[in-house]
Amino acid sequence: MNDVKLAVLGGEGTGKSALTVRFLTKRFIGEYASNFESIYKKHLCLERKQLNLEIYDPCSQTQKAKFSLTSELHWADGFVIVYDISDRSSFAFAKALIYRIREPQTSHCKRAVESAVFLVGNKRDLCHVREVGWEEGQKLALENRCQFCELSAAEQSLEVEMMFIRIIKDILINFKLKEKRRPSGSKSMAKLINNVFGKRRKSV
Ligand SMILES: Nc1nc2c(ncn2[C@@H]2O[C@H](COP(=O)(O)OP(=O)(O)OP(=O)(O)O)[C@@H](O)[C@H]2O)c(=O)[nH]1
Repeated sequence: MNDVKLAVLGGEGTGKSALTVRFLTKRFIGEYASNFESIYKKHLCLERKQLNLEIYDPCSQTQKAKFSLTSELHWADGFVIVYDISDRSSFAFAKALIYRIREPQTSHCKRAVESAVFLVGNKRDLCHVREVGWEEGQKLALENRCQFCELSAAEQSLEVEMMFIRIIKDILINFKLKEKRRPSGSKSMAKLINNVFGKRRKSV
């Protein structure tokens, strides 16, 4: 059984809860409690693998205070970074979050493999009042090795589901890469035994 931990981050009111709730329940409620953080749990079967998925949806007020993201970076296997296409300041916030996640210091000391990141331009149904171009989102994502899409939590249930499934698949690929890079337990134990006893035998 794989445990997959996903953090949904972004500026205030960008639709983090709407996206998460849409994925988990296929519903769009419209108003979501925003004064507390939540960890949602879901059991999933993906590519014949059983998964325990945890999705962290922070409270925006505390998120601002904790901009260092230290605990999220330790906890999460992947990140969905959300901005609102009708709010330029939320795009600047998303950019800062991505830079923080991709900081060489952060990615090198804590991770053997770079975290999976999905940049999401939400509220696509509001494109008549758009402030952030599709190309800008795409460029930011490309430059920082992230996946990217624009969608509407309000109107596009399937797209929301596909986005979550894609990042979960990326996380599973990263798990495999980490496994490959780590010397297997039995091999390294054999090496150790060989080093200790093999050498001694020779000297006797
Ligand atoms: N038009 C439109 N409104 C949306 C969409 N997604 C979310 N909203 C609205 O945006 C507002 C904020 O949504 P939330 O899901 O609470 O956003 P949040 O990022 O979790 O908010 P905080 O936790 O307060 O930062 C709510 O009024 C939602 O109904 C969308 O795709 N289109």
